[in-house]
Amino acid sequence: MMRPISHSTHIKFKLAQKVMSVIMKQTNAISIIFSKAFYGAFVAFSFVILILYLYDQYNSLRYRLAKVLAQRVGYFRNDQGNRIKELSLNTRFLRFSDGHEISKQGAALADDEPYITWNDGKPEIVLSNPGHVKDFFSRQTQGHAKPPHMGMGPYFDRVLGSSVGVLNGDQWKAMRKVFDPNLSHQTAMDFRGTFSREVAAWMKNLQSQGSTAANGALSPELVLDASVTCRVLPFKMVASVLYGNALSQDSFRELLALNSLHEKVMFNAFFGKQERSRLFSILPSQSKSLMDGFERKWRAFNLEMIEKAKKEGLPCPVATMYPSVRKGSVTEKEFLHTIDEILFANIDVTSSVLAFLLINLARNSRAQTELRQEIGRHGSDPEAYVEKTDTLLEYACMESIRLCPAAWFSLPEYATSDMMISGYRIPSGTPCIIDWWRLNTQSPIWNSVEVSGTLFSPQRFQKLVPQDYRWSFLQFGLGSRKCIGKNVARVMMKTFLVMVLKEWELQTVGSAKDAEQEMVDTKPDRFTVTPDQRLRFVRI
Ligand code: HEM
Repeated sequence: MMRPISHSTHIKFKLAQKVMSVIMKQTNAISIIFSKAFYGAFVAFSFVILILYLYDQYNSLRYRLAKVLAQRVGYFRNDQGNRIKELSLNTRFLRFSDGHEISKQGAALADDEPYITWNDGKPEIVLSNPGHVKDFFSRQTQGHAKPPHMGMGPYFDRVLGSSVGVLNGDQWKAMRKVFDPNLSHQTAMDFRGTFSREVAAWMKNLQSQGSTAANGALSPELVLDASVTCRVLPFKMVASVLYGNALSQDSFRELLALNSLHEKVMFNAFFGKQERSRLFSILPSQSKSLMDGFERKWRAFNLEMIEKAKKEGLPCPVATMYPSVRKGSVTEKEFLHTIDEILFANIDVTSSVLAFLLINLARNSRAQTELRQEIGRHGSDPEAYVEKTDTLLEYACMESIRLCPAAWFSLPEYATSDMMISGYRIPSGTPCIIDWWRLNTQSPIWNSVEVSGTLFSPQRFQKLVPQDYRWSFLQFGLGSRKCIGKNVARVMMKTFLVMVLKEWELQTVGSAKDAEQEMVDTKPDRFTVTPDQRLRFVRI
């Protein structure tokens, strides 16, 4: 039998029903509001995506249209009305991964004339001989500037877009004023002792990589990949120049970890397809979180080093330069991007340059023997020897960079006035890049009856004065934008060579034995020209 519902239970039931209906009504209202808000947000988000997508498309269309219009009014043509040749390829990635191939295609297409190549949607002019280079950098061409983010897109912009190599005008001058004194010739010479210690430690470590004989004796020879072997050494040397005595073993380990992160970021910046899009750069993605992580850690690392140097009274150039940020002459972002450029972005350049030095000497045993003999003759005053500029040592460094440049093509630069290049009218603002290998090897100054431009022959510099190769040699930069680290690089290279050649004889391993062979194999996944070559180090 059912129990009758009591009055109080009935009231409770009614009350609960009321509460439930109020809750339901409110929930309904909330869900309507929520779904409307959600819908609104969705529409707004889609709209932003559409605008950004159209903006990306517009940018590439705009440049193509601008080029066609410019041609109509006589630009990109010579006096006879002939159009400049066009390599109808987007070489945005290929110039790094297959630069030598692109160089050959350009030569086949345009022979000795400048030509257009495409950097995503933008036309760029490729210069390849001393005449083009002179026309571009001569006084008639007024100001010069670097394009925003070097034409590499928004992802690159976040990592290096405010570095000294990308800045222009007063910002560039302010940054050079801060960094130049800390990278002067004298500073570089003062670091010679540190560099010697680092090379000595590196050589000791090399030995530990080689097999030891059963009796524990050191192995008389080692076989190593040149670019892998030379990777960390220049990084350590440049880090010492930047952080001075504040650089402990622990902080260097931190830098190495940051460098691994930076390598991934740089890979995305140079080779990432989506990373070129402004749209992609704001959406959550793996590469964005990599970048966010790197930015955060890089800033924290530098602030910690500055704080440590201050607290412990340690000489540390980065800490000495940092007040320029507080005074406002440079921004914190510019400062951090510039240290990044000097340290991380440069590791590929400097390590390849050291590796090529070893390879070129290994491939040319006569040059190696002569240089070793010269080193022997200067044993009593190594400092004076490194400082001298009329030595085989100096010429070997120059010759190696000439023959094996750090990149296949230089980074873009444009003139702020119209130019005539090899008779072609080029509008102001058009980025120009130099085919680095062709300029450095094919110019008539490098090719004589006795010696060709593709042969490693340091002695060729004995007969030349700098004026002779002013427009034929891209080493540390042409025009006003010169390498900020050229003094450090020179002392580093020379100290390295002197110490290595005293202890080891270098030989190539594998096929690249022919000294006249154009170029050793290179690794395609780097933005610099990175040799893919093993070497045999034979103890002297
Ligand atoms: C032997 C190795 C090196 C070579 C062949 C080299 C080559 C160059 C070249 C050709 C440029 C001019 C790029 C342009 O057209 O804008 C340049 C710029 C630069 N280099 Fe080097 N470099 C070397 C080592 C170094 C080192 C060791 C450092 C740092 C200590 C460094 C830091 C820079 C910076 C920051 C710039 C931009 C300068 C500016 O635009 O004001 N480089 N380098």
